Amino acid sequence: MQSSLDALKSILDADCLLTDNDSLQQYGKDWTNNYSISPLAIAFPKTTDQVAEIVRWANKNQVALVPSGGRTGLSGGAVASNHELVVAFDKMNQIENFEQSTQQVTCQAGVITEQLQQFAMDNDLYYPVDFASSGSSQIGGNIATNAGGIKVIRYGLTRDWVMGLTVVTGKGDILNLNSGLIKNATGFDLRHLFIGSEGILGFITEATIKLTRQPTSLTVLLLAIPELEKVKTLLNLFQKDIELTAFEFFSDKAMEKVMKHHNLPRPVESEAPFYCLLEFDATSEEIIERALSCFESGLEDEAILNGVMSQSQQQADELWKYREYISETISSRKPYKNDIAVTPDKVSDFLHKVDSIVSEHYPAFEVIWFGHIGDGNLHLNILAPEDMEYKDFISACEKVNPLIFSELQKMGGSISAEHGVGLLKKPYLSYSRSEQEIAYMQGIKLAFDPNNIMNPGKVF
Ligand SMILES: O=C(O)CC[C@@H](O)C(=O)O
Ligand SMILES: [Zn+2]
Repeated sequence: MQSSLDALKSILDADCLLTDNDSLQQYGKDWTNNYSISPLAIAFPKTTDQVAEIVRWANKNQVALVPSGGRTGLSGGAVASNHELVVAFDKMNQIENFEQSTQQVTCQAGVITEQLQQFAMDNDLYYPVDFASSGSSQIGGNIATNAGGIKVIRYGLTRDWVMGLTVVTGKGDILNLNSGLIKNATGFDLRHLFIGSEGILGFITEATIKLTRQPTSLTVLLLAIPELEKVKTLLNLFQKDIELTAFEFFSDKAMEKVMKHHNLPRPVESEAPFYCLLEFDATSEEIIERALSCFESGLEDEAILNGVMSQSQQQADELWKYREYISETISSRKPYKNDIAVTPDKVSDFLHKVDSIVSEHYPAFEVIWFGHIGDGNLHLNILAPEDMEYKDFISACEKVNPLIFSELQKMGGSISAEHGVGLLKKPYLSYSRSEQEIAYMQGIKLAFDPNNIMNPGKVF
């Protein structure tokens, strides 16, 4: 193995191959809990050609490769447990080209989401895909998981912003896919196969991303709501009259924990079982009037207990904290995570079913609900009782999973709305995808990666 690692060194620039234990532990995992970490080494390519050479080296030496971006994944997609070579994109972090006329920017895969957002701002434009981890997550990883986040209701998923990709397939071929074209009717759009493929077909090395006009005055409404059934009423009410840029929710438990952990005041008068956070672009006085009149109607319909509306960008940012801090606030409890989707009309039914399943089987478990309810995407985080062994907790959660996912299957839902399948959800893929579909996906993998080098063991 040493001689093949030496061959790898000759592909990479000096100091771009690490084998020390700290680096192996750091780069061999993402934010997912509970997997053993055991990579062979960490490679830091700087160019697409170097990535292609690494893939050819891996095929020759039968070494599996695991891609590593910002490592903010929550499904174990970037975990290396079996002596894989980790390919980290940290040194491929250049914004390479910007075309004003098309508002398209081409960047390397390791560009951090926030870096792209800032670049857009500097050019009076906007990259709207956003989430709490945007300070660490990389564009390549976002594309490989088709990341969603908090603005999907208005701006769609990462997929909707990708105009072109450069990828290295599992055979070591470099493909330029779509190259920024708006119209291109020349057969399969392979770009879309790579978006959301979690690195199992090949690695994304560059992306051309479309930017858009900046919102002018993002305004936040934080509403206390008496019961989840009212979410449907609120969605109808507000969406009829204004274009929402976000429609999020969280439970009182989530709110309490964030307030305590970050020493924040209660933002709305009354306590309520659930809170909704709505955002819209107040481009005119008239839109604010319309939002206020929706709010009044919500109070009259008893869909809202009370609420608060931001009067400045700073206040809007303050209100977002109650939602955006949840994941980080509970992370020290190592929650068991589910990231599920149903159509928005089924959300409250589904949530109540899951609550009763968990409380029937494990009454001592604490359930924290939050998520992108306007998209039907719920984050179900289960916390272990303080006195329970972690491994017993995980196996209890795994026992309850089939019950939850059977309900989800009946509703035609998804076991992973935006976090991907990775290792964590792999055992449950058949609740969302038929056997035939999985077989077709396996066939596609074989075409791009015949030697099963690229992120093997993930997804299926
Ligand atoms: O931690 C989670 O379960 C969700 C993380 C992220 O997708 C969010 O929406 O905050
Ligand atoms: Zn989310």
